[in-house]
Amino acid sequence: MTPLALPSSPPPPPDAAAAIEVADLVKVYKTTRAVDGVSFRVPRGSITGLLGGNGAGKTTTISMIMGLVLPTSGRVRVLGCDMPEQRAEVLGRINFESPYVDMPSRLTVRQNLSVFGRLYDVPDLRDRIAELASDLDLTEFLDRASGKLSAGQKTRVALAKALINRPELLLLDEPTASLDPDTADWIRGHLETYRKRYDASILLASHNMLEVERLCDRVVIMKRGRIEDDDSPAAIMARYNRATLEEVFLDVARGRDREQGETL
Ligand SMILES: Nc1ncnc2c1ncn2[C@@H]1O[C@H](COP(=O)(O)OP(=O)(O)OP(=O)(O)O)[C@@H](O)[C@H]1O
Repeated sequence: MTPLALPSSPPPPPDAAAAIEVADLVKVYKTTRAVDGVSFRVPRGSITGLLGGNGAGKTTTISMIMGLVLPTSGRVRVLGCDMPEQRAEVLGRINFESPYVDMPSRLTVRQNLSVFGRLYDVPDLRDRIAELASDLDLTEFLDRASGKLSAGQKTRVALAKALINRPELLLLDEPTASLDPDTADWIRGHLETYRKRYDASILLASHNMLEVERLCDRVVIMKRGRIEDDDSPAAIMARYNRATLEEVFLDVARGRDREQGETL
């Protein structure tokens, strides 16, 4: 089986400073070009935001980065390893969180974290779970069935699951969706602390522009499967002549031109 149709020109040399590099990435689902020739990099130690309207291709891109969805063509390197060929070498060093992926609901929080911890071969797992329970304020419901938690509690458990192996690279798909502002702010603070403490890299898909402005050093904006812009939040806002990323997002979604703010 040939998993990837490589581009005809030789690929550029790997970038050791990149946590993620994608080049000419394409995913076609029957008639839908979900991702249509995307190239970008996530610098090591950065928090990079992946923005775009519904159906822009963010989740498909993240799934290809994790090796869960096979690209139609193009190249993905994660922590210096080619995906999906070297997937086994990187899976233990990365992790993923999405509020849309539920854990087995009848297992308690502790049991779920134990299962994931064993999958990642986490040493001193009991201590690691206790540490996460304390960091993320899970102690009170550690022995409750995961299906009986509130949305905010589930999100904290999902984050604990995502951090259980102390990943070098964390992929987050709308990590604060459906959270109250206080809990969402608390989760953001935790992510910032984690990044600093472990010099981790984070790719964050989000519809919350204030979140992206607060957390992200870089922003990649997708639209209909393509990259619309890729820069620091400040540079992007300057280019669109806007004071907030929310306004930039609306300009991109409604097809307004960068400098002039005119409808195309
Ligand atoms: N398994 C699939 N089979 C067929 N089409 C799919 C599949 N997964 C995604 N798509 C399509 O690919 C496109 C991109 O979807 P994707 O979920 O990547 O977007 P997204 O940017 O994450 O959107 P959202 O913000 O709504 O979560 C959409 O048109 C979607 O309908």
